Amino acid sequence: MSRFAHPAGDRHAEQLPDERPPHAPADLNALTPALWPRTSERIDGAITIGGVDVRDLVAEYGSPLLVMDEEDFRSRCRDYRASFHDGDVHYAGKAFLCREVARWIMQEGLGLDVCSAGELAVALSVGFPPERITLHGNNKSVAELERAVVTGVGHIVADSFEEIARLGYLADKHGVRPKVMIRVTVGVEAHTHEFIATSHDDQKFGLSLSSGAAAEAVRRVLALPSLELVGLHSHIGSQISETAGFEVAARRLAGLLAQIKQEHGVVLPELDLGGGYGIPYVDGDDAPDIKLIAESLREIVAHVCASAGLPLPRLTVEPGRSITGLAGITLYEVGTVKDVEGLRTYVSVDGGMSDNIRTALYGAEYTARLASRSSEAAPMLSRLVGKHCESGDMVIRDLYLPADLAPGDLIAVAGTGAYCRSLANNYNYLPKPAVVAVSGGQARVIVQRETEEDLLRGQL
Ligand SMILES: Cc1ncc(COP(=O)(O)O)c(C=O)c1O
Ligand SMILES: N[C@@H](CCCC[NH3+])C(=O)O
Repeated sequence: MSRFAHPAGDRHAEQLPDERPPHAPADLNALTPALWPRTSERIDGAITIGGVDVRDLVAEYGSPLLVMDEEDFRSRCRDYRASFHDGDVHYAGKAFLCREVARWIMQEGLGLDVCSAGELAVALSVGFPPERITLHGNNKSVAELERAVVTGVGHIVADSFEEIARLGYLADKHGVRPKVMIRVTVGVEAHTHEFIATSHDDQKFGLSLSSGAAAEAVRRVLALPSLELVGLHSHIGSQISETAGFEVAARRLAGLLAQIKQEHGVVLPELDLGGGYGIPYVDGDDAPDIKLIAESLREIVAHVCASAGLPLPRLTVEPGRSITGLAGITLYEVGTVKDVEGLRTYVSVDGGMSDNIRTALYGAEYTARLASRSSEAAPMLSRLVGKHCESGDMVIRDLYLPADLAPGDLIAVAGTGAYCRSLANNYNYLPKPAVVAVSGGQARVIVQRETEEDLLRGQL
């Protein structure tokens, strides 16, 4: 069962009488390997990551702090490349992108998905090869499309009829022939939170397969000689743990390839199957096995294409969360520990919904541990909350922490490498935390902590 099976809002409601908080873990110090960065361990009580003690990290760089395990990130890139050895892997930059991450992606031989001029600018600023970049978005501005066309971005995924016309015009204007894909809404009801499901008909992304809009988009692109239609794209949603949705999407997309051959006599060489592969956030979460997914998607597409007399198209996937999510942890310092008698203990930390809005937005769940020391104290039912002026400002709604927790202790929250920094905001004028990369016992800042000066910039 997905952690996001509940419609928006359910988890914001008062706890129902039959909804019990989770059981206390047997060991409050344990770091379940599937949930923590690959290099993390406890040494002399404190958590280390990339060979660096979290206490040293906070002493040097302050708190809150997003710590990225470079080896974890790079090894997941390599896992993907090995599983999709005959296809392409494009990292979805929206999950977390900065210049250094763009360099890691480039060095590991992956492509990159961007969905705005800003994301494109980050990639280009470090010399990312434009031909390995794909531009997405349901409402790309004409300026964004023009920049992509002029820069020679490898693929542009068309999301509407207007965009096809704009692309045709821009390609003529600049005398180039960009490679275009059509974003197809294949009609899969992905089992995830409704805010991050993207392939049922009733939403803003893509062109519907069932209504015939996708087939019409194909006709329109083929009618424009300045555009090169190379394939179809589908992305069914995010944080999906069951593999069936990906398989249905692949089958339907391959089916459309077959229809295109029948109607136009055209064989499109590429299929982009999107991202969305879930990761475990708490004990008991399922996560799809990437190697098995790669095999099953290849098999399904090969089968449909063979029956239609088509060669196997080149497959692309676009994972974001499943590359960067588990590589990151957030360190917070405990400020207050408030016992609300008979209910729970509120543990307030020095960040919150400005550096991680996912709990407030989706009812997301996370795992956290006392990080600066180990403790044998009894488990204490807690709510890990931020410092913002909202009751919904929770980092973790229900968790157990050791009863001897005190101000000044450091808490590590696992699985914050995706969609935390990229969704960060300055609510209550909190500066966004620094991002530090750790590897081989060394740490370095890859994104500086914002300052008050940054917060005041641009104001009269
Ligand atoms: C088009 C597209 N590709 C890839 C992704 C990456 O998704 P995830 O981070 O869940 O792998 C997204 C985000 O959901 C997306 O919209
Ligand atoms: N922001 C979402 C994922 C959105 C995926 C982008 N299409 C999350 O935190 O889970």
